[in-house]
Amino acid sequence: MAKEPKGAAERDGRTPLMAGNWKMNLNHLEAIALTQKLAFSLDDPDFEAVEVALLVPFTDIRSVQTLVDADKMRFSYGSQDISAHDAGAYTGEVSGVMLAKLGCTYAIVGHSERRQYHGEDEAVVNAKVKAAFRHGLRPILCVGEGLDVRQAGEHVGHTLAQLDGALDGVPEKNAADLVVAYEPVWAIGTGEVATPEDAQEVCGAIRGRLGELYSKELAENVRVLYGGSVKGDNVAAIMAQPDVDGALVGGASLQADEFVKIVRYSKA
Ligand SMILES: O=C[C@H](O)COP(=O)(O)O
Repeated sequence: MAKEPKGAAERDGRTPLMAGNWKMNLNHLEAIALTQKLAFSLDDPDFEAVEVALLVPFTDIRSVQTLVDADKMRFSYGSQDISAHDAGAYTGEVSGVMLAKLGCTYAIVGHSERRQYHGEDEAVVNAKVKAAFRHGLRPILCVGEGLDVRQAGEHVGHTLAQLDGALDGVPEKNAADLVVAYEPVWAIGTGEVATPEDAQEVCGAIRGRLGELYSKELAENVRVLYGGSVKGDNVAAIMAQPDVDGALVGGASLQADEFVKIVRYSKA
């Protein structure tokens, strides 16, 4: 018998995570304005139902930290990248030591834009995952296939190979704090959202592989997100899938009203 789709409350105890990846948008003053607008728009019941994370440019993190601390805002926040190194002669890089000091909970690792524009391969992604864990940060590990791989029908194998590579040598006690984001590259910023069934197929396979790599218990607790053209009007159908625990949201996270709709997906 087919597995019934579950709502947030029945998601095997995994709190849904809606994470806004602002990418290279918003200076620190604009970041303050958007953070305040979101805080004003969201209420305690929203934060009780869903974890809301802001993944902001490095130059915005201190401003977000100051607001969150001063006004006791209920956002988690973090970076969009992390250096594989902890300190030293690595011009332009930002270490996990620095991010932890800024109160970050999360660091995105292996986003397809880093893989594509900065040549990050599996070894680099693996080193960055380990760097995050060394400093108590939770990596949001991005995996997903390009259009050619999807058209060849190899999307599941490709994505699981990325997962295997990123987690090579990562012990279970760390992997328990992982978040995985399945982002088909062909759906990022294109308006071409994967169908809920497409998202479920790969998110379910990711959870299955986590069970093989670690344990069933770990796999049932790790959150697997979908990312790629998520908007207020398509998020509910994606979230109805049993193995999708949230969304990594790009463009729509820059508009307060749209991101609030995404956070409130269960009330649509
Ligand atoms: O990290 C977020 C993803 O790249 C999705 O971006 P998008 O929502 O603009 O398609």
